[in-house]
Amino acid sequence: MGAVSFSQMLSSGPSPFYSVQARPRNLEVGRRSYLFSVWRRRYGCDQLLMRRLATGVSGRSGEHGVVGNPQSQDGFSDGGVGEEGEDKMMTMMKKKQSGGNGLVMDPERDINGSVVSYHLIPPAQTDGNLLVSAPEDLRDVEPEGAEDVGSIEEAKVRITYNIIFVTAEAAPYSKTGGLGDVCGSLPIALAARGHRVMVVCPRYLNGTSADENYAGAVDMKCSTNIYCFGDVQEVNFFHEYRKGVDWVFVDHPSYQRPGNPYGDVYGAFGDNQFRFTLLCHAACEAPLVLPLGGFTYGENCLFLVNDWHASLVPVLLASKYRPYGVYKDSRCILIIHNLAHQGVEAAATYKNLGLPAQWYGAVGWVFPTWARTHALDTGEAVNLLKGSIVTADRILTVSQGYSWEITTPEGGYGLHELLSNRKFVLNGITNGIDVNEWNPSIDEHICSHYSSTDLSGKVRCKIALQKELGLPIKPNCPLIGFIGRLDYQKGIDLIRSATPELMAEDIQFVMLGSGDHHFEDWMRSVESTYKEKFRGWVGFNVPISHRITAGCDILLMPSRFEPCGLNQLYAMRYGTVPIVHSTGGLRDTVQNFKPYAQEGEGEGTGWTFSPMTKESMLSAIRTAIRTYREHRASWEGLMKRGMENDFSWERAAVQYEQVFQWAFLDPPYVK
Ligand SMILES: Nc1ncnc2c1ncn2[C@@H]1O[C@H](COP(=O)(O)OP(=O)(O)O[C@H]2O[C@H](CO)[C@@H](O)[C@H](O)[C@H]2O)[C@@H](O)[C@H]1O
Repeated sequence: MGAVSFSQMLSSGPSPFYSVQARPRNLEVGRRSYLFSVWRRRYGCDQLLMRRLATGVSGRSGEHGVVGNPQSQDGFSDGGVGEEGEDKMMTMMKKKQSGGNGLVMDPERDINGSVVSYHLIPPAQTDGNLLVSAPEDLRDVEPEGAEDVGSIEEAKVRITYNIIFVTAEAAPYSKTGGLGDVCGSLPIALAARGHRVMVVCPRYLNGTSADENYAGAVDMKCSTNIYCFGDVQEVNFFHEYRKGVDWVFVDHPSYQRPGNPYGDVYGAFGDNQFRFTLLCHAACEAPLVLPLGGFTYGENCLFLVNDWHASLVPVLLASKYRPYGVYKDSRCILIIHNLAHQGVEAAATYKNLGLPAQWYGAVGWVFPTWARTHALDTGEAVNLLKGSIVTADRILTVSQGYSWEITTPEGGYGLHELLSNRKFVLNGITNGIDVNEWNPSIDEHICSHYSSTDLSGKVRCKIALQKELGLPIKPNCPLIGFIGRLDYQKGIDLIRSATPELMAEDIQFVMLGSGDHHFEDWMRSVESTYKEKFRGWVGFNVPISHRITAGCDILLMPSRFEPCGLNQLYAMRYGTVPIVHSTGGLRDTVQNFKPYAQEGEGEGTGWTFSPMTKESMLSAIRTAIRTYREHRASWEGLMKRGMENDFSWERAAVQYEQVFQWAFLDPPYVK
């Protein structure tokens, strides 16, 4: 099935105006057919009907639903339903629902008069958090498909959203760092809380076993034409429904090549602007054209766009869709995981982005004089992240500390003034972690399991790691680890400058990372110099990252800046004490050790050092080593406090919901 894309309509249709009327009719039929099937199959069976209502299924996607898992995998194949059928259905539903508690169904019609949704009108009062109590007769209904519905009495009706994540990577399908982790976990946490969630990312095929990650995704046979870079590009969509989330993969030849999502051994791909422009266009079409589980997400949705790769989305919404009446009630939140990467290219590439000419100002960017390369360089460029900062409804970063840092000249990478101007809609929410994947009591990658109440398995993990790395087996020697991209952000240069002093200590040190070739070569050379003490593992290897996290005593993170940081969270969960530079999310999540607090019991979960100098880092490491050797009880306290922290996505998801509500309280920022 070749769906009609919005771009296609604009380019082929005689009218420059786009309205709901112009939407592909087959989608409306799909919705109606779906609604009618629900009624026909389930009406008369109170439990099932109520369950359907409680799961928030409505014909018009994008409306606020009620808590539960709204995704249906039922394959409804009936034909369409006429107006008469709809009205009958509504009357009967009203009859069923309206007694006593005042719950009624309110139909919403599109401009053709077709019923596109039924609103529940709850009788209850809303409180400040926009939560309403479930009507009595919904309370004993278990939401269909919900993984954890809690006790019957606790069931709540909560406002839910149709959420579209747009991202360059999402684990386990694709991951080069923390962005993949977050976009692989947060959608699942939000879906578990009743939201309808779609993640749109590229379908990367690089000819390795990683291609198997997409084995469960089926071709939706729903190609869409995208107009950009002076041509028409056909993209396809693949889909997998997993853990309550619609994982949608954009398929295009430019995502099929050796290497990682951004580059290969020769460096970053030269056409990344093209590849992620395609992603953004495709992501804007996906909610309109993909009948997932029988019906589309629709246009009243909430886009969560991650980093520069997805930053064109709010600009497209404002410039290409809203002027024609589409996505008028949608909202878009930009999530900044790393401000250092902004998607900057020459100004001449603007014409390739598929934006109207008069919107240049949204993404146009001028480098300050000092950053220009020669006297004739005007400094003009297009900056996709900047485009998102000035058009998104709200902006989020992945920790509170970082949300402040990016408004300063030191942390703003040239965008601090723009970000300061929007600080009223700028918030920080600390990332969570996947507490099932990262759980030392069940982790499939480690040889011995342990927990905060029984730490005995940790030393076995340490011995196993020493064996695996070919280091001398020394259970009492402090083993320090580093995991991460080898680049300037992560402070590798600080480790490099401190290596001679570090190697003079009675310690072992293991580094896992890939990135800058100079640092990779440096790791290899240190390993050959300090064979008894140092191991450098060049590459990207998830199982070994688990074993290092479990087997080490200390994790070192001297990041120059760190929007949140996940490895220190994983480390704490594994009883591995973090030593971090006091910046961004590292400062927010690691509490500096105070040995005499709590009447001598001690307080804190690690060490935070500042300023970012070799001396200050070495001093923190030496203090940690002394504590490890000479104060075992204090060390155990540090481990246990870290392990008992709540880093779950559940906690973060609740905070995200608050920001979603704020986004919908305000009108769209760019109408
Ligand atoms: N060689 C290797 N082998 C195996 N696994 C490896 C690896 N190198 C890195 N990883 C893994 O990649 C992830 C890195 O996450 P981080 O949050 O620490 O940094 P990153 O800078 O990529 O993320 C950005 O986005 C995240 C998410 O918001 C922010 O936390 C962070 O501050 C920001 O810089 C971790 O899961 C880590 O284990």
